[in-house]
Amino acid sequence: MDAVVTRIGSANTEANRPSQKDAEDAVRTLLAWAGEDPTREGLLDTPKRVAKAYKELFGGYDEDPVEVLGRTFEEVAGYDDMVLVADIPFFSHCEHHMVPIIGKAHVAYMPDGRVLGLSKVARVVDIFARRLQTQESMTAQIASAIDTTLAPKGVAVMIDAEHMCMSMRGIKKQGSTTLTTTFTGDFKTDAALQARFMTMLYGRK
Ligand SMILES: Nc1nc2c(ncn2[C@@H]2O[C@H](COP(=O)(O)OP(=O)(O)OP(=O)(O)O)[C@@H](O)[C@H]2O)c(=O)[nH]1
Ligand SMILES: [Zn+2]
Repeated sequence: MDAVVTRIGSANTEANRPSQKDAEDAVRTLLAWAGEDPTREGLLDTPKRVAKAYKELFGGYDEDPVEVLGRTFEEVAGYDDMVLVADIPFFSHCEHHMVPIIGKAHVAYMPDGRVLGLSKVARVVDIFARRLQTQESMTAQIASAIDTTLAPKGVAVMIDAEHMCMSMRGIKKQGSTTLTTTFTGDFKTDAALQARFMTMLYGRK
């Protein structure tokens, strides 16, 4: 699979990453810069907690979507129609401001013999969400990862998300959401299939 897709944004290998202490010092610097006293009791363990939280929130750099999508199934009694996993909630962070992007991903594919474990679709969303992102990149990366590893007849990904950098700061427009889509294969060339994806998505409740 294309290395750009799996490792995008992950320039730092384990070997040349700053240490835990470097990360904690950086948090102390930011606290002081914001006007806090990093030595007061309530903040003493904060750098350690922030580093631990970052490990979790940005854990996607250490995970490989190809590995997750590697296990596929063929025994589905001849099922060959669309599989749509809708409303996969995610938290990501925008690469411009490092504040949250909160949203839902909808992922569909047309099988070509093999299908994915349903949880794996959600796992792949999380892997890409737990990296610094633009919504456009994340949408394209999810589609590309499934397209390349499963080789289905087509993939459709839609992300509907609110960017906290637009809600909490800057233009301060709460509630505005951004929709992005990526279509590959049959979803790209077959307008009726693309329309069916939309109908299934929006007509289900
Ligand atoms: N296309 C795209 N833009 C994003 C995404 N997340 C954040 N942005 C935008 O990135 C832009 C960065 O613009 P800059 O002018 O460099 O930064 P800024 O001064 O903080 O901009 P404002 O948010 O307008 O205050 C802003 O317009 C953000 O809304 C994303 O996922 N996709
Ligand atoms: Zn932002």
